[in-house]
Amino acid sequence: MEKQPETLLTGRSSESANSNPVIECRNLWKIYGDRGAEAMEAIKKENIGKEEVLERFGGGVGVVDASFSVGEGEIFCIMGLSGSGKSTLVRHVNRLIDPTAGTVFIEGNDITAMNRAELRRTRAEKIGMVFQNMALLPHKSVRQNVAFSLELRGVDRKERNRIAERALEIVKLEKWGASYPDELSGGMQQRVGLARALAADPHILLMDEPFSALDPLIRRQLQDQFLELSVKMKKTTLFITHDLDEAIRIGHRIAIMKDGVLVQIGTPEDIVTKPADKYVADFVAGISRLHLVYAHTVMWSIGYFQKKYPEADLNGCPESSADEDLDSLIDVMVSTGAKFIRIMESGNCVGVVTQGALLRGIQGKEPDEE
Ligand SMILES: Nc1ncnc2c1ncn2[C@@H]1O[C@H](COP(=O)(O)OP(=O)(O)OP(=O)(O)O)[C@@H](O)[C@H]1O
Repeated sequence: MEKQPETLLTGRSSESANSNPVIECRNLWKIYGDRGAEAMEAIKKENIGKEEVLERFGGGVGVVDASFSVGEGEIFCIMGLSGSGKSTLVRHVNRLIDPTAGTVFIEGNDITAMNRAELRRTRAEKIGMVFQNMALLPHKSVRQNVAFSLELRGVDRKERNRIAERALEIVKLEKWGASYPDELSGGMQQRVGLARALAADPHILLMDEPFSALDPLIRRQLQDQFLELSVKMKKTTLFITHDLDEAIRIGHRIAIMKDGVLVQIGTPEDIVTKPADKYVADFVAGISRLHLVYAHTVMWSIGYFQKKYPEADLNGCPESSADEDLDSLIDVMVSTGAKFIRIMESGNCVGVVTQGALLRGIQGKEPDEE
């Protein structure tokens, strides 16, 4: 396991390049306060830490050298505890704040270099936002709330009502268009907020803790509904949450943030099976692996299996594919009573999941420890 970052410069975070990213942040830094640029210089020259930045320059460090990219249709979660810098990071993506250093590209265009008109157009046409407590306009109906951004853009009434109705259908609130926000529950209001963002048909959704204020059951329902519509609509989504379960449920990839640093970026399976440091390992310790870890992670290669068990006869053993999760592999073993499952790829056996490897996979241990 890697050592925890000790200084701001050793805390760099990065990932392998994503071809044609829709959102890309490169070496982004945010140091709050009037002397951010000076503090930046000192960090680069002297490699000073957070406390010294605050002491000498009076500014808090919000984001430290963050680099990541989000591909088309991807749901990218940024997960971290309160104060880790999630909101600061996401606010750079639509340039609600300017970075102290670094760049943000939206579909290849540098948003930090745009003039006001370009920025306004990019925000209106490309980016939709959903926050924790969506402030709906209380004196407008649900339909008028959803159509509001279109009204501001001068879309005529008939057309904007048609688009608003469609957006309400997507979030399953088509019967509530004529109601007023205070007649709706908190979960429904959040769905109106989502419909409002979708009405402008943005390529990108920025979602900052959209479901955090809701009861667990409603929250789960909204997560499922969001996943369903995300598959249909293929929006590129940056999703901020402080809840690891939510990140795992929603995210194609997750970035774990701590003290302004992206300490690990990976798929939910990567994060759970290969935590980058003790901080991430402690975070994921209680997470069930049953639906997160797949046969390719726990299986033995066929060569290793044959060396270890030269006498074993695999004929008649059940078959699975490498992307079956542990839960399905348990079902296969229990229903067939087999000791081994052959993992097949294009008609060939590429590996074997043994009972021991399966149990160790559930425990989070390496398969070849047997
Ligand atoms: N406007 C500001 N001026 C000075 N420091 C700020 C400002 N906004 C945030 N910070 C500091 O930046 C750091 C990151 O805060 P940020 O709000 O981005 O974290 P967060 O992970 O979104 O937290 P939360 O989940 O509580 O919203 C914190 O130390 C915070 O105090």
